[in-house]
Amino acid sequence: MKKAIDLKILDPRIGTEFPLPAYATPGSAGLDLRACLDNTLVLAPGQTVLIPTGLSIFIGDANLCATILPRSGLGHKHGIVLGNLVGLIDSDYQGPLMVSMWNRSSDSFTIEPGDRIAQLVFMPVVQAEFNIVDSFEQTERGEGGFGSSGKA
Ligand SMILES: O=c1ccn([C@H]2C[C@H](O)[C@@H](COP(=O)(O)OP(=O)(O)OP(=O)(O)O)O2)c(=O)[nH]1
Ligand SMILES: [Mg+2]
Repeated sequence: MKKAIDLKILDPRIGTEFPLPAYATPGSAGLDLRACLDNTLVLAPGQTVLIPTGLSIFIGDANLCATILPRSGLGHKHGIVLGNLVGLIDSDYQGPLMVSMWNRSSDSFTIEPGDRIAQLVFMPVVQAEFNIVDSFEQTERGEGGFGSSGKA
């Protein structure tokens, strides 16, 4: 599904020096976000830093959100993940998109201005309207969880 989303360029390097977020292939789910830094940043082991992406979006549709997810290569090979594990962008948020970068490895990691640090994925949202009840319709699982079905 395609959907037009308003995007504000906050840092003039976006769209000039650094490409605008774009889907790398026709089947891509994520748009890479870039570090809009003024200088090289060295993330020490264990350190967490909030990095601007140089843009803001306004989704404007309560049935939609965006998530900020780690890039698998950075996470798996270098231990560079998100300080909040997953970023959730509300449909009414209009501020700058920020990425919390966490170096969970035991080595320093260098981020250069313009580096692709995370990815933005749009997703559908269902807002619940709670129906207060005393009991639920019975299911096979019932209240079983947390390994109730065994291991193998
Ligand atoms: O990685 C992130 C996560 C969130 N946000 C922005 C968009 C989101 O809509 C807003 C609030 O995020 P969230 O609700 O997760 O944070 P909170 O700690 O509950 O803050 P608030 O009290 O503002 O809701 O911050 C980002 O820019 N990057
Ligand atoms: Mg919140």
